[in-house]
Amino acid sequence: MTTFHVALSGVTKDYGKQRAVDGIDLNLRPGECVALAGHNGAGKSTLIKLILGLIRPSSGQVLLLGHEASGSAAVRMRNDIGYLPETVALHPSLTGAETLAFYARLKRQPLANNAALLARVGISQAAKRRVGGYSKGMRQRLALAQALLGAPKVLLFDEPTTGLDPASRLLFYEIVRELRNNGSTVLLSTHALAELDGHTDRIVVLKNGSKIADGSMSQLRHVADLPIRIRLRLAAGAWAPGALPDAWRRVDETQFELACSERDKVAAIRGIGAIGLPMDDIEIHTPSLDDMYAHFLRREDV
Ligand SMILES: Nc1ncnc2c1ncn2[C@@H]1O[C@H](COP(=O)(O)OP(=O)(O)OP(=O)(O)O)[C@@H](O)[C@H]1O
Repeated sequence: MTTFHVALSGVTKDYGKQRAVDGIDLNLRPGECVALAGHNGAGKSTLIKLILGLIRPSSGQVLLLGHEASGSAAVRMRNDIGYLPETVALHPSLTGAETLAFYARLKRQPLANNAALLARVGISQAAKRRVGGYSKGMRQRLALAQALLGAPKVLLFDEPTTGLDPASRLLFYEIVRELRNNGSTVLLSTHALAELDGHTDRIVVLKNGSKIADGSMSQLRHVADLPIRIRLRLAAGAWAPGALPDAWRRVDETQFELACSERDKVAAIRGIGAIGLPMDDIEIHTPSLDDMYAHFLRREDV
């Protein structure tokens, strides 16, 4: 019996001649949050639909909680799965509370927990208002509440933070942290890599249906080995030709920049200290997630 909540091996999905997912292996442990990153059409939604059992793989195997995701046993597991689709269709004439009650009945969950769930996603105040009058962020929060019904073991979120304001995004990642702490597995797809920092255990980068990177943020940083930039501001008039090693690029009268690898950073700073030039400031720019993401996608283009 597998210890993974989700296990994909050699999964390929073709839509006619279009290969949407190409030979993916992916294991998700209990309590793990994994982000699926990739450009439009990379195969993220298809992968999520395969895990949900909404579509079958053309080849390979998708196991959800130890059962074939598209098999009959999976139907019995529906209550253990929470799904937030990319586009949320909610009935405009129902109130928030009625909408959640509707989904709770579908999932055969007691209605007694609904008020707490609406409070958890921050829409208690609007629970009695019709969804037609909700903002995009409120609709997304309500859709999140339906995904959380029944404390699922596996949560699949398709671009959950698109269109959310920063406060709603923070709330979302707070809920993700609670889910992880309770042993649930969270898989979320996103274009917004920069907001993931610290919120996920792993990032899987997809390109044209294939996995091109898979690891923790620090592992991906290590593999990408992008240069960091050290920017130095010297006291006015302190610089003279030859005062700094050639590797330092002059930015303006007082500022200089060095691109170096992470492991050479400390030596570079010590070297500057040893020269003894009067410094006003020193800044270190580490590559952003978006820089790293661009690096992985570019690397595959070669
Ligand atoms: N039902 C379908 N029929 C035919 N082709 C499809 C179908 N669904 C997806 N595709 C194709 O499969 C590929 C992967 O699509 P998918 O929706 O999984 O990508 P995605 O990474 O979720 O993209 P986005 O970020 O735009 O949502 C695309 O080329 C898409 O056109």
